[in-house]
Amino acid sequence: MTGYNLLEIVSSCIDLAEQSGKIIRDIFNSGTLDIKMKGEDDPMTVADLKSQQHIIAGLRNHWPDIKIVGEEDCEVPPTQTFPDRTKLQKYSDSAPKDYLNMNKEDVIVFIDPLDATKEFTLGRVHCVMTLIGITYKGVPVGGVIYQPFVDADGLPVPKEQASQWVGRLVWGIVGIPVENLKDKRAPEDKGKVIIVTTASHFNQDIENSIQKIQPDKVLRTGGAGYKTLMVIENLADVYLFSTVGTKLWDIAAPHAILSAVGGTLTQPSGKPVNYTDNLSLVENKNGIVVTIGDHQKYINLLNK
Ligand SMILES: Nc1ncnc2c1ncn2[C@@H]1O[C@H](COP(=O)(O)OS(=O)(=O)O)[C@@H](OP(=O)(O)O)[C@H]1O
Ligand SMILES: [Mg+2]
Ligand SMILES: [Mg+2]
Ligand SMILES: [Mg+2]
Repeated sequence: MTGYNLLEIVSSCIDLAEQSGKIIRDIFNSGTLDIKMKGEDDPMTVADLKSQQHIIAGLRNHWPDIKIVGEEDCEVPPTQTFPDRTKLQKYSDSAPKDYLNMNKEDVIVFIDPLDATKEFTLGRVHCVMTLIGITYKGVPVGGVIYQPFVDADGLPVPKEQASQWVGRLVWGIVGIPVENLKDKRAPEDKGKVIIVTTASHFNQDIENSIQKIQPDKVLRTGGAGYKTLMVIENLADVYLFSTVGTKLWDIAAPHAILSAVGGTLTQPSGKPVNYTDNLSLVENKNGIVVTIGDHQKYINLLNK
């Protein structure tokens, strides 16, 4: 075989995301985040940097030429980390055959080394995640997310009980059932329409879009990955961010897992997102809409 094997890449990303989660926890516990502002309302910490460097160096040790789009602009010192490529071998017979020998030119790895940085700097760490998404021919096909600051069920744990931060991993490949997910909808919320949107980057565009849907409830929390996971686990019907702000690395990994469980992510117009390594096109300029149920119903409401 001359192409890339998605099972080997996702297996390696599982190792690297877990290791990055430990790096992020250790830096948070050290108390020295070394915050720099990349733009207005757009912080980066030393944890974002170290996490991305670790992931890219590990991937490069196995696949020196693989296309990678990472959020942070940084040098990557070499490491001796050779992540385990064999963890998912047992899916070789059940995985879509196309994904076992992917044309190299058509594969891109999107890395968000630390999603919800603003919340991280404010100590609201439950929504922090490492996100690694793999796209093939412009479509997310594999995703790995790791939550460093939760318990094994993905529940938030306050920093006073930091020893319970064991972390949680979720990985998905389109065509393979996703493990380790739950339907978390509370009984009293059954039948309600719940929207989740940003905690830190709210604006009038988002408010106007929410009004078009007339939900029963609006939740606000940090992180594109965390909000998409809330939709995946049925804590919300719609993740709405109908404005510029998120980038392809924020959504590639959770989008792959969402697709694997039958959910949908598009632009608010209903048009698909095109995953590209052209850096002038990495912004989701028109925003995103993420659903687990009747996607078209919400697109119609947003565009009436
Ligand atoms: N206005 C604006 N400016 C810069 N960046 C923005 C903006 N809105 C959303 N984002 C990006 O979307 C990611 C999730 O944003 P959220 O608002 O949900 O969360 S958070 O504020 O970062 O906690 C978050 O990803 P990370 O940078 O990985 O934290 C932000 O990059
Ligand atoms: Mg950022
Ligand atoms: Mg992000
Ligand atoms: Mg980030």
